[in-house]
Amino acid sequence: MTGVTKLSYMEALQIIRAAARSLPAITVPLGQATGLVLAADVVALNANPMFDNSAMDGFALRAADAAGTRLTITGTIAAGDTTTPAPVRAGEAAAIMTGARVPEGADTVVPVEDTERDGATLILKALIEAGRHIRKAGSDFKEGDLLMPIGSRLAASTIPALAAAGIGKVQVIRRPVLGWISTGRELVDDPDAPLAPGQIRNSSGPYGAAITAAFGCDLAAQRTVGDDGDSFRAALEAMLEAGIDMVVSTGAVSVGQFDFVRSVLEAMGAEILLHRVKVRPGKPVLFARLPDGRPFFGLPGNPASTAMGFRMFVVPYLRAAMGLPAEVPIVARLAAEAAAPEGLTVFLKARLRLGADGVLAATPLAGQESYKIAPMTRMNAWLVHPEGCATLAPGTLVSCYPATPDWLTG
Ligand SMILES: Nc1nc2c(c(=O)[nH]1)N[C@H]1C(S)=C(S)[C@@H](COP(=O)(O)OP(=O)(O)OC[C@H]3O[C@@H](n4cnc5c(N)ncnc54)[C@H](O)[C@@H]3O)O[C@H]1N2
Ligand code: MOO
Repeated sequence: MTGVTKLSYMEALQIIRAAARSLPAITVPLGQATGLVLAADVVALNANPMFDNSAMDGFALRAADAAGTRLTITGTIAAGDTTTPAPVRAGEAAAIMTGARVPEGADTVVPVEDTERDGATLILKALIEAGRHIRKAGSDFKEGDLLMPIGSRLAASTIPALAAAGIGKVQVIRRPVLGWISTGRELVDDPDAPLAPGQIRNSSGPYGAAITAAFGCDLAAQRTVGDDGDSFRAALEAMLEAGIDMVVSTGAVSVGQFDFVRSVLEAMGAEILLHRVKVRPGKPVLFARLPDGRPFFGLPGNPASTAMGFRMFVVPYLRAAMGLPAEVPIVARLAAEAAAPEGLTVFLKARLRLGADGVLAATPLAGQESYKIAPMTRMNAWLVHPEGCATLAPGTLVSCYPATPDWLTG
């Protein structure tokens, strides 16, 4: 690939997803697997419930013993009792607690509220029905049932079923390990250091640490380098040597005299898979395959362009590398007119909120320029203004991508 390209955002995404290298599978304890993607089907090692048990504190008895009958209470069965409870015969009832094993012979549980007790005699106050308040063995899932297929993402809510099924470890796609290089001699990393004229704080470096963590990546190395290709190359080679999966850099990808990222990559023998996409912000974004096949993203330096570049280019790559399908956007109703230049896919800093009618409304925020980051303190989504339409009227349905991960988008 050479020169200036006119790739659309969709074409760029296709290139990125097609180039994604699958990350390896590892086995981890269930407690460490939240947020990760399964690399193998998870099959229940035991049923749930394991045995017929009571859903109520009450009495286990035979439904044929109709209401009004006086029954003999034979004993008490508690959850966790390991000895087999004595069978219940006609005219008998066993006190039973929630979760306790239902004794043989009993076919129903009568809640304690529907009974009266007179010493060892039980009086039933209500009509009773066979099967009531008994949680049958295997009625949630059976041993051997497929609980979660390969490719599913483990959330906190998925853990109880797996833990109940005897799953102590799971095979998952390992977290991506990233390196992050900030370029720019104007950047100061130390938040306490005074700024000399011409210097600015490195705002995208801390963003890199925050956003990679939010997307479940390990940021194994982070460096800031000046505006010379040699320092950049040295930092990049050190990260590759240290075994990271991919490198993200910020700045030095445009057409300035100090924009060396592309030329260094080419000198290293990397294949530039895309450079410049018809998007705003983030137009100068670069994606390359390093000589050993590892991916490299060069995100534009303006801070909002860096944020957009990570969210809309790097995250799709990470999803593909983790075996996840392309992300499905959230659809919201535009709350105010949105204008953007034609011929570009424009990603607008936006705020999503639930309208009074219960429908999600998306408001583009003031301050869309790519150096403006104050609106990012209020944004919770990137709103897509599609290529090929100048103005979107209020009420138009628009696609939005949560600024940080959202399980709704899969
Ligand atoms: N003649 C042209 N100039 C520019 C073009 C163009 O097409 N023709 N594109 C503009 C666009 S769009 C963008 S985006 C920027 C991207 O340029 P670079 O990726 O080369 O970024 P830099 O020049 O290094 O920096 C741009 C800007 O961002 C500030 N910056 C950089 N890194 C950080 C950081 N870690 N924290 C805070 N701020 C950062 C930097 O100081 C610059 O102000 O190029 C335009 N120019
Ligand atoms: O792409 Mo730049 O990010 O428009 O400022």
